[in-house]
Amino acid sequence: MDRTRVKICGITRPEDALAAAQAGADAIGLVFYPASARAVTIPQASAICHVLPPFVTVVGLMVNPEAEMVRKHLEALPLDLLQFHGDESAGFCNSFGHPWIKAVRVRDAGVVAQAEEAYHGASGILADAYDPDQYGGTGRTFNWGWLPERPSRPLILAGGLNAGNVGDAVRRVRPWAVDVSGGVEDAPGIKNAALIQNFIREVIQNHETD
Ligand SMILES: O=C(O)c1ccccc1N[C@@H]1O[C@H](COP(=O)(O)O)[C@@H](O)[C@H]1O
Repeated sequence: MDRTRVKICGITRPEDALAAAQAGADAIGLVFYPASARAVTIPQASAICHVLPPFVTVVGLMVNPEAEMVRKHLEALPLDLLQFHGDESAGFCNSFGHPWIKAVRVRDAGVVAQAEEAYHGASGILADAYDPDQYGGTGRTFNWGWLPERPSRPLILAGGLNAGNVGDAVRRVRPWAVDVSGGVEDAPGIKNAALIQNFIREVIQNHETD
């Protein structure tokens, strides 16, 4: 059955990872970007991965990391997928021999199509809001009309999603997946189980009404 996948990003606590899994999330995201309020260390990430039931994808989010940092995290943790959320080149993203997605900040109608061309090895393109001062986690939406109607590879929609707008997003954009961080939180890095459940329920209901 066709459905919209859900990633809950910026998990910092084992109990939040469990809440996401129990609510039906397909993936969780761990932020390895020291400047983020949601950043986790390798020991914290390890504790989160330890409680996670099988068949939930673990995504490691990095912003302009050194190659050595990427290797260190891949060696230490069971990361299924890397999410490059900065200005990384395609060559850099491909150099680890590990599946990855590329996040782009959408400021006009050409951005996602250009990324599809430029980032050939990516498993998918994540479209996030543009902010000149922040790489992500802005809590802001963007003009979904700037997204291609028929993306050439899986499109992950992010940026300011929450239970109140994700249904509309699913109906209008029909993305492969949606990604949320701030919209299911009480405070940065502190998830709210009820908000996660509401978010996933909205995704399912609105996909089904298509
Ligand atoms: O969450 C962060 O702090 C963060 C920092 C740097 C890059 C990306 C970050 N988060 C990702 O941004 C998108 C949108 O987040 P939000 O739902 O608008 O809060 C999502 O992929 C976050 O994981």
